[in-house]
Amino acid sequence: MSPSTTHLLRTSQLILRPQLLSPQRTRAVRCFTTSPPNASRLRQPGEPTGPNEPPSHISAPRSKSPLKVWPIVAIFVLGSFLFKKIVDQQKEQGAYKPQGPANNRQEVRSIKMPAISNLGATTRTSPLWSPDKVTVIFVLGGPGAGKGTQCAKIVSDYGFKHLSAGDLLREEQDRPGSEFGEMIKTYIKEGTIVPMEVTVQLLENAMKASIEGGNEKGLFLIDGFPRKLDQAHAFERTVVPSKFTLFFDCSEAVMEERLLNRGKTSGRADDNIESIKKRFRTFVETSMPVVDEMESKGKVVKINAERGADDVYEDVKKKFAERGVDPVKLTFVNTQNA
Ligand SMILES: Nc1ncnc2c1ncn2[C@@H]1O[C@H](COP(=O)(O)OP(=O)(O)OP(=O)(O)O)[C@@H](O)[C@H]1O
Ligand SMILES: O=c1ccn([C@@H]2O[C@H](COP(=O)(O)O)[C@@H](O)[C@H]2O)c(=O)[nH]1
Repeated sequence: MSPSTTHLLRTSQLILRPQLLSPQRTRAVRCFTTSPPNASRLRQPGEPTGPNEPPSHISAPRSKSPLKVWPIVAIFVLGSFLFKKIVDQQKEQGAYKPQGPANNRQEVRSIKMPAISNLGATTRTSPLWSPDKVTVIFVLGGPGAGKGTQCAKIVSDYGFKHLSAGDLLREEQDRPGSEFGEMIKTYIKEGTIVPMEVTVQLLENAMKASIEGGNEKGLFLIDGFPRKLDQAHAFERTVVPSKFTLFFDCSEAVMEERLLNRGKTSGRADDNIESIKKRFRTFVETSMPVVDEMESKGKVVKINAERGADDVYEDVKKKFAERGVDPVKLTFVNTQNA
């Protein structure tokens, strides 16, 4: 029995001890429990209740019927147990606060949320890396603006490691045994933003692996991130401050056409008109404030993304040069005379 149960038992026994009841009530209890049905006269106060009982003024008898106490004790114990269970359950669910457009919240809430608050990256108080050692360029733009297409070109000329937040989330979603898989799946289908603890942790893990695997210069293009202000703040506070944000500006009509085209072969669960509309809305409501904040700090490089992919890339190279980002110098080794 737990200490709290013992305490409850003691408390309820104390409350029910006859000497603590009102005199009127005490008398009624005694009469009911001790008087034989054929008693010829009423007992006098203090008179022993039976041949083996002491007079009541010598010591107060405990309730003679434990059956009367136990149901109350049992209700107390059961009640406390149920109350504790409900509180624990609410605590577990309360660690997570669903976000995103109101019309998506109902569905997102119905999923059991894993204990994402246990993820460590976003709890640090200072950045893991200095911007002198690790260079991060965020790549933003609406869905289908051409971020991935441009990142592939930049990687081959500039030696950056390309990390797509969406790809990392899809990978985690498909990883057997992932406690976040179901949650990520719903967010992606609804076009809403996965809680930043998960995404920042995935990015940090991928960056560490890349640096350990030979990306000694620590050059990263982080594509499709940060999609929300809390992500931007958490990443820059705990991982590394970004150099700037490359923003691909494109109209919804053009992006929609591109995405529907891509949807014919991509196999992505969100390349359909319903998800595309939701993603557009999330982009305007949630991601544009990130671009606006970065712009207010002079950290946005804006590119018109409505032209052909090669023309867009020419602009990227020009703007990179203006920001002091140079292509990697390829060294050709003559192997003929070696
Ligand atoms: N400048 C362009 N002109 C025409 N088509 C393009 C251009 N850039 C990319 N595309 C095509 O548009 C589609 C979306 O491009 P991409 O995957 O690069 O966009 P994204 O911004 O990374 O999208 P998402 O955010 O959904 O991942 C692809 O099919 C791609 O081939
Ligand atoms: O930081 C992020 C990035 C992405 N998501 C979710 O993934 C999908 C797909 O992202 P793409 O960049 O288009 O591949 C996006 O709609 C979000 O649902 C995210 O939650 N957080």
